[in-house]
Amino acid sequence: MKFGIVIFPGSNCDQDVIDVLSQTMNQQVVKLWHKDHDLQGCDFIMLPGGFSYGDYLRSGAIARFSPIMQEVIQHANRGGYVMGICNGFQILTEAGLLPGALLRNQEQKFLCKNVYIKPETKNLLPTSLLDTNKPYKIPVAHGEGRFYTDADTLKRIQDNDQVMFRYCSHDGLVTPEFDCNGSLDNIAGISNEGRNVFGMMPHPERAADPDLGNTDGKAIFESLLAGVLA
Ligand SMILES: NC(=O)CC[C@H](N)C(=O)O
Repeated sequence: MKFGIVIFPGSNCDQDVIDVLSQTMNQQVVKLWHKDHDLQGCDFIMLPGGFSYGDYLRSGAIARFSPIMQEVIQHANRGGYVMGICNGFQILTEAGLLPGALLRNQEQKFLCKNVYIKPETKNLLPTSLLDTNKPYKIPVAHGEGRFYTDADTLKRIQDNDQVMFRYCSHDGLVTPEFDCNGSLDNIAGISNEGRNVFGMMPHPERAADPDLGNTDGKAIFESLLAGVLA
C-alpha cells in the first residue's frame, strides 16, 4: 500500500502521520507537495492537520485551490481513497469531497485536549476493525471543528450510514454535553456517499505510539489497512 501525504504551507501534523504509517504500520509513504501535479501512483492520499495558508479566510478555503487538489479530486472521483484529519477534513469539505462545513467552535476558542469518540459503523474503512461499543480516547486540537450542514444533508448522511465517529463521554454516552465543539449530532467524522473519502477532526496519529501514553488511535490505522488489504 502506497500512501501519499500532502504537505501544504502550514501543515504541522504531516510528520506524525508519516511516522505512524511508515514506522508503526510499515507502509510505503511519500510526501506530496501542494504544488505537485502528480500523485506518484499512491493508492491512499492523506491530508494532514495544521493551519494551511494560516487558516486565512476559513480553514481549508485556500488549500482547496492548491494544484495537487485537482489530482486528489480526480483520484477520489475514480474511487481512490482519501482521508483528511482535522485541517485535512476542513480542506475536503471546502473541496466538496465531503458534505457539510467545519465552523468555529461553539465556545469560540481553540480546543486542545483529549476527547472520547465512538465509532458509529464498521462499514467504513477506518472503523472496520473498531468496536462500536467502545469509546476511543483521541486528542483534538482545533479552532474550527464544529461540524454543520443543512437538515436534508444531515438526514442523508445518517440514512446512508456515513457517520464515522461521534463525540461521547468516557463511558460512551453520546449527548450534547460531551460534544466538545458543538458539532451537529455530535459528529466527529464522516465519509462521502461513495465510502472512499473520510474526514475526522480528532487526531489518531497523535495517539498511536506507546511512548505517547495512548494507542487508541492505532486501531484506526490498523482498520484502514486491514480493509484496504482485504
Ligand atoms: N490541528 C489542526 O489541524 C488545526 C485545524 C485548524 N486549522 C483549526 O484550528 O481549526
